[in-house]
Amino acid sequence: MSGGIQSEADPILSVRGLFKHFGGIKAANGVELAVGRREIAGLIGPNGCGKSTLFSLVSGAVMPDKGEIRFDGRAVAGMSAHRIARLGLARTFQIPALFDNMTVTENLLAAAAEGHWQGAHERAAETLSLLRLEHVADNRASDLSGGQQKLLEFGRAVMRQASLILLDEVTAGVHPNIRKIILEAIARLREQGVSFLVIEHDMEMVRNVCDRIIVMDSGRVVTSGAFEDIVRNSEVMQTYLGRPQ
Ligand SMILES: Nc1ncnc2c1ncn2[C@@H]1O[C@H](COP(=O)(O)OP(=O)(O)OP(=O)(O)O)[C@@H](O)[C@H]1O
Repeated sequence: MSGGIQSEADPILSVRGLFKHFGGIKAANGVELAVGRREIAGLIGPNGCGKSTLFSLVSGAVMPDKGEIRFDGRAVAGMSAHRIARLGLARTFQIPALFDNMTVTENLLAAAAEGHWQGAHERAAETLSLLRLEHVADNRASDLSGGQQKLLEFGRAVMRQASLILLDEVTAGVHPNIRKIILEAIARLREQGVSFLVIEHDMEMVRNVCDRIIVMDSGRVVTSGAFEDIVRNSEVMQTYLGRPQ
């Protein structure tokens, strides 16, 4: 996989000199990164290093203090989350953000209604099949298992017809069967042209799925490269990945 080369040539996402302070906390302290088209990039680093903040900045949920964010060739820093989503960027949350009282299908349709409604019913059926959620299509979201809720959260991102999906620990704590469904769906979507930036603490998942790993610490990207190269770098492993798996 030539993700690194692609990301240099024509990235779907590029971030330069991105800063965001919360009081005295430098959550983004000069972030620089790029994600290539059809690339699956893993974002790793210790708790509190700024991974989720980066997602919030890129998706428009939080305004940067300074810096450049280019998504699919457009400068999006400072744009509203709604506008960025309509340009084709979707994000999932660690805790699924679902409509509890709506059914699984209705949750998927609601995601389409926020942006790309065309063919929504067909796409909902495809998404149910992709994520093996057909048998719970008419169940309320609140009645799903935690893993199924993660699948549905992912499905809502798929329904937005995104060209880049930011996944925040989408496989954390889920049953291995559900993890497999998610990994297969990521691979299938990539074949269809979707790029991914994935926050992940599970190194097995990172190794199996990601073309390239981006390592953050203290609000900055400290290195990036192939999984094997990152793992071989014992300093990175100890300093940045030293948390229990
Ligand atoms: N809205 C906020 N207000 C104040 N501080 C914040 C806010 N959001 C994040 N922070 C702080 O910014 C730093 C980075 O947090 P962030 O959640 O981005 O880290 P993370 O790498 O995603 O952590 P984790 O792996 O635990 O999810 C932390 O010190 C956090 O407490």
